[in-house]
Amino acid sequence: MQSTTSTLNITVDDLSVTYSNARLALYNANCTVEAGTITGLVGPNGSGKSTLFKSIMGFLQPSQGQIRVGGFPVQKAQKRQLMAYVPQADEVDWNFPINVFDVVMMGRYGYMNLLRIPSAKDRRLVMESLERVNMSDFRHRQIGELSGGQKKRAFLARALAQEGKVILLDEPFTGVDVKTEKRMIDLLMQLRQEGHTILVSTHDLASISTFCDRTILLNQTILASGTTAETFTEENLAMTFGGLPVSSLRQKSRQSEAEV
Ligand SMILES: Nc1ncnc2c1ncn2[C@@H]1O[C@H](COP(=O)(O)OP(=O)(O)OP(=O)(O)O)[C@@H](O)[C@H]1O
Repeated sequence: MQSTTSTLNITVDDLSVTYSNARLALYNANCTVEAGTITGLVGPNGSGKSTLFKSIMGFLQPSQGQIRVGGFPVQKAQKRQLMAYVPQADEVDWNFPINVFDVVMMGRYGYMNLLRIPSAKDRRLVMESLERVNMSDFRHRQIGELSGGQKKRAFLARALAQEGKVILLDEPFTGVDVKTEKRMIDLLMQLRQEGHTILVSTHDLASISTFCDRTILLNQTILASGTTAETFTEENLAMTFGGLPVSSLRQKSRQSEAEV
């Protein structure tokens, strides 16, 4: 078992997830997110990326298989505050009357008692996290009054305040301008340097090879996973976005050749 002070990996072992409407969102998924890496999670709409994030966070109960974070089952990893999560924008109630400072303070709740009275350390970490994403000046704003990019940065600050060794980001660059995306990527690279393990889903395929050490390709199951150089290939992308695995297509054509 890994220690909580070192970098942590995520192991996904034969994971299947079925929603209550009987929709099978993921089946027999196997992969490892290596400790201390930035790993890109790539797949088309509806391929199961958010489902995988929510399973790693312990928000969804798998119908089969298991996930471990730093060697711990997800519920134990949650209790130890090992993971921090930046959700997709549409999963947040932007009308909820709360300002940016208090959203980021939510990242500290797991360290507080039931009365949730922030300590000096909690306040300091919230301010530092806001500073890191360049959002200090917006701390008194209601979250609903932020732009798309500012909302993403506020939630990234919440994840930083939580001090999770593993950071999961579900499409953090959607609706973000090029300059802000570049700044966020720089910050992710700093966090990797500081020993965080980062799993990030994105539809911005052009940026993957600029900052992801490793890539996981997903379409209801893991189709390929490994270093970005080996995995993020045209062939693999065609398989992920276009339908059947190239290998199975080859196998099929060999079969039909044999049948002729
Ligand atoms: N709460 C739910 N109840 C039932 N089915 C769901 C639910 N959430 C997602 N699904 C289905 O599970 C599958 C995977 O969805 P998921 O949101 O994980 O995909 P995604 O890769 O994150 O998609 P996108 O790129 O569009 O965000 C889809 O077919 C989706 O319709």
